[in-house]
Amino acid sequence: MTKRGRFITLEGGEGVGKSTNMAFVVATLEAQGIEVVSTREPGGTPRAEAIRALLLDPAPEEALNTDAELLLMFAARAQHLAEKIIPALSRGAWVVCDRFTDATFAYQGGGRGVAFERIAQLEAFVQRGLAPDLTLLLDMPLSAAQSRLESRLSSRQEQRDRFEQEQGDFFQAVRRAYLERAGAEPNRFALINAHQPLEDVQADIEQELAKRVAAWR
Ligand SMILES: Nc1ncnc2c1ncn2[C@@H]1O[C@H](COP(=O)(O)OP(=O)(O)O)[C@@H](O)[C@H]1O
Ligand SMILES: Cc1cn([C@H]2C[C@H](O)[C@@H](COP(=O)(O)OP(=O)(O)O)O2)c(=O)[nH]c1=O
Repeated sequence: MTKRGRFITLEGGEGVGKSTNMAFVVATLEAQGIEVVSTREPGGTPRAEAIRALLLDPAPEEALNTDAELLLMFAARAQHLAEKIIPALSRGAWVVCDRFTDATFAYQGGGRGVAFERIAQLEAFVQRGLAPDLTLLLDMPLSAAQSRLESRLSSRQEQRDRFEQEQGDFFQAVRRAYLERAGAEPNRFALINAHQPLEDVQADIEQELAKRVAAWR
């Protein structure tokens, strides 16, 4: 693939404001005349969304095996890359994605305890070197993110999905794994303090985008 567009991902734990800030990132880029494809993982295409439903279903009658969960994440990703992300980047559009493979390292690696090397093998197999150009990691203390999530769940009367049913130490491990990855790849990651009023979070995101977009165009 000759990649021409840029690939931006948003990452972070539950309730840190990824969905809220996706729209802001897309609008900021579109205001500069950039064609943007906005998408999410797991999911992003009809078949990948069907895999997402399997992954998030709390189905009490059968646990989901850890390796099956990991492979389904990458199966959804393979479909999403082939049908949506790669075609968009190839024609020069920019792709903004709510979660990508850093979430697999954080949740399946940090949270579930799968060895990072095993995840890296699947990453190489499925992505063949394709990686985000910029990853905005929204980070905040767990307790504050949990209370945001509680109010979102109750206002939309949503059920907790299979991941949202996990306990605090799972999410601490997820957060730690994200922060480790950001520390190891400081050029790709922009660490955003998500524990601020929304306009301050967005000012920080805008600044990070401005720094890179000018250099890329
Ligand atoms: N900076 C912020 N300050 C206060 N509340 C926020 C902020 N950002 C998002 N929220 C609210 O917190 C909840 C979770 O945000 P959301 O974007 O759905 O998070 P995520 O997609 O990361 O789970 C939503 O109700 C949202 O309106
Ligand atoms: C992309 C991805 C998501 N996930 C999990 C994290 C989320 O709990 C769940 C669904 O993602 P998402 O809808 O982004 O969750 P939320 O908006 O509640 O933050 O899938 C993984 O465990 N591994 C992955 O590779």
